[in-house]
Amino acid sequence: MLDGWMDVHLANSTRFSFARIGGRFTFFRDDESYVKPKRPLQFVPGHGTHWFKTSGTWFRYRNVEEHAPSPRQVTYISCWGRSQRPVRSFLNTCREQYLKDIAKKTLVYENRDRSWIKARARRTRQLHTIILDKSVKETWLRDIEQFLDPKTRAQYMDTGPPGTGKTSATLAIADRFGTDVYKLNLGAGLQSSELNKLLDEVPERSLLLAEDIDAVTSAQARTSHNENDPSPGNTQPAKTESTTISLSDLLNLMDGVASVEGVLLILTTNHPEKLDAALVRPGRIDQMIELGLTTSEVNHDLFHNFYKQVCESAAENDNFYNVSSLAKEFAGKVPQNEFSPAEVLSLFQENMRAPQAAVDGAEDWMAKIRQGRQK
Ligand SMILES: Nc1ncnc2c1ncn2[C@@H]1O[C@H](COP(=O)(O)OP(=O)(O)OP(=O)(O)O)[C@@H](O)[C@H]1O
Repeated sequence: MLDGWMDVHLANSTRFSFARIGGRFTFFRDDESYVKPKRPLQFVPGHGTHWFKTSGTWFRYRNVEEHAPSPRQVTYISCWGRSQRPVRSFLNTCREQYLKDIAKKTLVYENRDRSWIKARARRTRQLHTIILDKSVKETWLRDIEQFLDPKTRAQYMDTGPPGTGKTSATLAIADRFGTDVYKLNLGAGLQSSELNKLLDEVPERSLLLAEDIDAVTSAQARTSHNENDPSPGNTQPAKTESTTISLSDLLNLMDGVASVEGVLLILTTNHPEKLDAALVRPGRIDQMIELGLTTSEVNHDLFHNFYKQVCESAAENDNFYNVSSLAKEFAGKVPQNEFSPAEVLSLFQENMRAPQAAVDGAEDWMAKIRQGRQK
């Protein structure tokens, strides 16, 4: 919150600052088309002490690294005089600014060092931009609407190959219900004893997301395999995975979340066939949602959604593209259940403002993807 204000108001006027590559892509436009996206440089105040004046008061801003009890970045803010009032009023201004800035963003928290930290504020993803088969979307939405009732709880499992929208759909749901996302990273040394603490700290009406949960079961399977495998080739230490969480920890987590009202748990996996039956039994998972490869309907809708605006603005300039008939032609060319939405979108991104070229290039694009898979 304070850093946000400083980045905007102070970074360009301090004697020294840090430059970082901005988090957001900016499209620079040349005469004809959009050129490759570039990230802008962002400046933030450097370490040390900076003075600045706002609303008639001089403030001292000190940004230091402290090493005890653990390494962290600490910011001190103070002003001349005996009253705290200017500092409090300044902090309120920063907070108002911050709330305004995040109004159109979804906050994503991640677990690090035994606690949740705000990892990023992502631009909201709206549900209508997630293209799914209508039947899947309707069933899912109807069910998830119940989550609006603060007394309910729900646990979903999104399954599907990479690039079918599991993560994006979760962010869109968070936007739909105005919740923050708590993304639980199950790997990287997370200890089972930390899970309960993390769960306790998830506020009501939040979305808890755990991705790629098949890794948990397979990690455990690997561990037991190693323990029981006396073959000379088995050089893996049997307990390597014991620092990460186990299947029973995951089941405890799910049962724990089930007892917290108003927390929506979404698990994702690319390999539903690898999941332990205990994970997906009724009562633990309320609904399995399959986000599969594209159907004809999805290919059509992806095209329509992507090129609708381009076609409309082309029509204003007397170039006529009929988006509906191009979308139909495209859907007719692409076989069902072979490509992921992310793969289809990669073709459109290569032909950003050229819907006809996307239709004409569909065969070459399919051949390229198929070739890539064979490697
Ligand atoms: N059904 C969809 N509708 C619209 N966009 C989609 C859809 N599926 C994927 N995308 C786009 O494709 C990209 C990858 O999607 P996403 O990360 O959500 O997939 P995923 O299933 O979570 O993949 P992974 O299993 O690799 O994590 C994103 O830019 C997303 O916007």
